[in-house]
Amino acid sequence: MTSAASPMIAYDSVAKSFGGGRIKAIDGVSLAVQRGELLAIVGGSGSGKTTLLRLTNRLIDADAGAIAIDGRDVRTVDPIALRRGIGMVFQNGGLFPHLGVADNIGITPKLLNWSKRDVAARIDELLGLVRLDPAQHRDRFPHELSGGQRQRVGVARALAARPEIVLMDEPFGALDPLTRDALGEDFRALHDRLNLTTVLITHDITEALLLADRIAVMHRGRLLAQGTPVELSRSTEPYVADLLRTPRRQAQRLGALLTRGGAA
Ligand SMILES: Nc1ncnc2c1ncn2[C@@H]1O[C@H](COP(=O)(O)OP(=O)(O)OP(=O)(O)O)[C@@H](O)[C@H]1O
Repeated sequence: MTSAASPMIAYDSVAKSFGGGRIKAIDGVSLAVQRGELLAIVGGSGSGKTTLLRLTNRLIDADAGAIAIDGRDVRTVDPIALRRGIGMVFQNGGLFPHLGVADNIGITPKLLNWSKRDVAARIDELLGLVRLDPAQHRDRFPHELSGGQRQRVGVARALAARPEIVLMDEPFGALDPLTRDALGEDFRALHDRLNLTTVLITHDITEALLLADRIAVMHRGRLLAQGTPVELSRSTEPYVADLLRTPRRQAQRLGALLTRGGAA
């Protein structure tokens, strides 16, 4: 059953431990991601961000609680079918090194038995969507691409079977700041244009503030805070205030510098 009113992804008191219960990776997380929303998950190393994504597409299963996608409990859906409906983007692109760009992008459509012609047309359409010239890029191998180009191909591959949901695990983390910024903005535009629902893990709070509609802050397996950038900026939670201190200070320093420069 799907309903326009239900969130696209709903986590309800989700828990997941490792090491026979010693490591509480996710500790009672409840969170709703609305249709069309871009939600960023921020938090320190080991706070449970990747575990939450892996639970979403059932690479692992929760010990307790429930996750629903479009109103359906993920445990009632075949994991392979579930994953085909969800695009995944990884930090290093996650491309298969022995396959060319076209084959990397066409993997899921081929598995879904699309015709050769439809797959080829989709590959070129996707390359255009992520702003890579199809003629120049479709026959290259991953090692013949820059880091930013690899990530663009990674995004194209994730979108190949027209998923409604995209999960991104530090997708821009390994890129230089300019490329990172450009790719982030391009992805945000794609997200809006294709009406996606996106969950984006990032270590970079500034990136989260600039790209996301809402931000969820994880700390030691728990959801410490969630809200729009403005709501988070008003949080009295010490960890959240700490997180926001650096971008605030940088914005103030830049503002002061540029004002001084302009007045000179
Ligand atoms: N398969 C696993 N087996 C054992 N422990 C695991 C496993 N996966 C994750 N963990 C542990 O669960 C906790 C949360 O890990 P997770 O990868 O979700 O954190 P993260 O917030 O994504 O970290 P990072 O930002 O460093 O990627 C960590 O303590 C991690 O060591």
